[in-house]
This record gives sequence, structure tokens and C-alpha cells, in this order.
Amino acid sequence: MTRKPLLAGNWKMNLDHLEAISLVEGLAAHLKDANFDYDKADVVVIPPFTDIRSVQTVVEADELGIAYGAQDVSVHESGAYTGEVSAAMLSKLGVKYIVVGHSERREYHNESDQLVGEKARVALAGGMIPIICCGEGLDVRKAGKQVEHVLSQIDGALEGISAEDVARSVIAYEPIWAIGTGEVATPEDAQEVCGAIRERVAELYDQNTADAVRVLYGGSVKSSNVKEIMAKPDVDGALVGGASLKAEEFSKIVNFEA
Ligand SMILES: O=C(CO)COP(=O)(O)O
Repeated sequence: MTRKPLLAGNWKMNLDHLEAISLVEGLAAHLKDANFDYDKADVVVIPPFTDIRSVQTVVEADELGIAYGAQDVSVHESGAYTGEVSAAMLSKLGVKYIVVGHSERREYHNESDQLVGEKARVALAGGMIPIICCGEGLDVRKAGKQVEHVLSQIDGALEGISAEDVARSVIAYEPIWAIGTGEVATPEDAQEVCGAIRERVAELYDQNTADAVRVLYGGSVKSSNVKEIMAKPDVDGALVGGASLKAEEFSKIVNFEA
């Protein structure tokens, strides 16, 4: 089973809509200069909500092969939910991917595995692909309990999701201690947990579903380390934070030499 690699840039709360336009244009230009083949990997940018419409305009006008996503979604359909953004609104803007359960939302907005699962179901029901994030903090890692911790997050987040939907979903393993710290998990660390996630999907569903689901690594990914991480059998791509804010650097990450 060959899974198409996926390189996604999570911009977090950075860049206004004008800066977003120049980053996407810059990224496309660097990829064009490098003769990047979009059949080789899915390239995704994940801007703040306020930039999505602008990103859509650039992608459509220039017919770019770049997809875009959102960093969160409401579990509510519509109505009196101040500050929330619905799946239907995102879908209308051509959003293809939705990040759910990023550790920053789990930490600062108290998102539970159950809520993360609900958001994943809402994304899927809206025809979009959830990027379901999981990952342990430093204490858990020091105690050697990272696999156990992540699998319990996965069990909670996948509850009630069909095999077919899991097969088209993306799971991102992002150890919290490696996010924005410059501290990268070793390729072996990434493989240990990404492999365990895939095995869990096989146990919960079946081997075909496990073979189809894409599992990403995230945490201080750069052009200088992406290749060795991607070389691991159960790592299908990367969810990139800081390094995705620079057009040339992200284009190098996307165009990693397999
Ligand atoms: O949280 C991340 C992506 O979602 C990783 O961020 P950094 O690449 O900045 O470590």
C-alpha cells in the first residue's frame, strides 16, 4: 500500500491576510522553480480563519496545486455560538483539511479526546479530512509512557468513526516537548509512536484501514531533518509549524528528496 506523503504547514496564529497571500505565492514560485511534481506529495497550508478566503482566491486564480486547511472547527452547525466557525462555512471556502486536537488547543482551551473526536466527525461529515493531533508532554516521555498515552488519545478521538472515514483521515503525532523548541524527536522516536498508532488502527478496525490512514510527525521539522524522518516506514509526512512560515524553507521541506 503506498500512501501519498502529506506535508502540511500549520501557521498557527501568524500572518494577516496580505502576508498569507505573499507566502502562498512565494511557496508556489519556489516549487515551480524546483520543478516540483504535485503528484509526489500533497502540499497543504493551514492559515488562521481570517486568511482562508484570501488563500482560496490565490489558489483558484493561479490554479495552484496547493490545498489549504483550517486550524479548528466548531462542533455546532450554526446559530448562537459566538466566536465559532462551522464546518459548512469552511467547506464553502474550499477547505480540504481541518486540524483537530492540536496540543495548543488541548492545553489552552481544555479540549478533551472526546471533543477532538467530535470535531473529527464534524469535519468528516462535512466532506473534509481531519488531521487528528496527539502527542505526549515531557513528563510522560521521561516516564517512558508515550505509546500508552498517545494510544489512549487515539482511542478517544476515533470513537464512533467508521473504518471508511478513518482510512481517509490523517493522524499527526506531535510530541509536545518537540514543538517550537528546536528539540526534534529522533526518527526512531517518531517511528515508535507512528507505528504504534497504525497498529492500534489495525486492532480497532482492520489492516486495510491501517494501511490507508496517513500518519504524520510534527515538532521542529525543518528542511535539514525532514528526509530522515520521512524515511521511516510509518511516517507519511509532516505537520510543520515555524518552518512553514518561510516560503523557501517550506518549499524545501515539501520537496524533500525521497
Ligand atoms: O505544532 C506544530 C505543528 O502543528 C509543530 O510546530 P514547530 O514545527 O514550530 O515545532
